Amino acid sequence: TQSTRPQRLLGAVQKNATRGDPRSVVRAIDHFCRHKEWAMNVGDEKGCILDSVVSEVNPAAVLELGTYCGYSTVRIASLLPPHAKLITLEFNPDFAAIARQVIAWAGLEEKVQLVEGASGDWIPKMKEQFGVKTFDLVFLDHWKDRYLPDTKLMEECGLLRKGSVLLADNVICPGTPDYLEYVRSSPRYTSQYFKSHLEYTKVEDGLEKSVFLG
Ligand SMILES: CCCNc1ncnc2c1ncn2[C@@H]1O[C@H](/C=C/CNC(=O)c2cc(-c3ccc(F)cc3)cc(O)c2O)[C@@H](O)[C@H]1O
Ligand SMILES: [Mg+2]
Repeated sequence: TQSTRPQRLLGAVQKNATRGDPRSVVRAIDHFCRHKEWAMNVGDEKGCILDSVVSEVNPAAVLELGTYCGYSTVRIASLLPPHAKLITLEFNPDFAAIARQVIAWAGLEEKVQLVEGASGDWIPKMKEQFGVKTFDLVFLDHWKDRYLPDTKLMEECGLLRKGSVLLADNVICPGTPDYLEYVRSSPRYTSQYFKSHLEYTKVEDGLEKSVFLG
């Protein structure tokens, strides 16, 4: 039977990356996506911006919405301080299965909790299920029309505190117009746009960093 693109991406990791070396996993995926098959990872250019925000926030508790193959999961987790935790939500079981293997190849299982399910179902259960108080950093990279409803849900569930940082991928391409309007006009956020390019292309895209003011 035919393999899927995520399966071929995992194969490239297992062939070209060194077990336990997160940077080699990131490099292997970027090489595969640039030279073999495009895939919707945040990529190396926007990935550097992601890295700088993670390092600046130095978060103890991170939430990622939309794991896909685990590329940004590995980038973020590789920069976390000891005892910090990254919870990543993925509702497609096939993608979740691939992501688990990519995260394991990077040797980051201890820092990552991959939860298989939909953000709308799991965000309200974060406190009771995982003992989370609030998130220091949230990386939004799932369905673009879900960024705004899930942000409002995180507010309602008390998962954001004064200073929590939301970092959203694809605010230009494919675009998240309602989310962008919200975080840029709401008095409860200070927002900043980081201009970049759509992963592995010359098309404009960018990340929006929004700090919750409480
Ligand atoms: C119930 C749905 C909302 N809740 C959800 N909860 C948990 N996981 C969810 C999820 N939504 C989607 N997901 C998962 O996130 C991932 C979805 C990501 C969607 N991303 C994009 O569409 C995307 C698309 C592009 C793109 C850009 C240009 C282009 F020509 C083609 C594609 C680039 C990107 O960087 C992207 O992130 C999948 O793994 C999906 O299974
Ligand atoms: Mg994306």
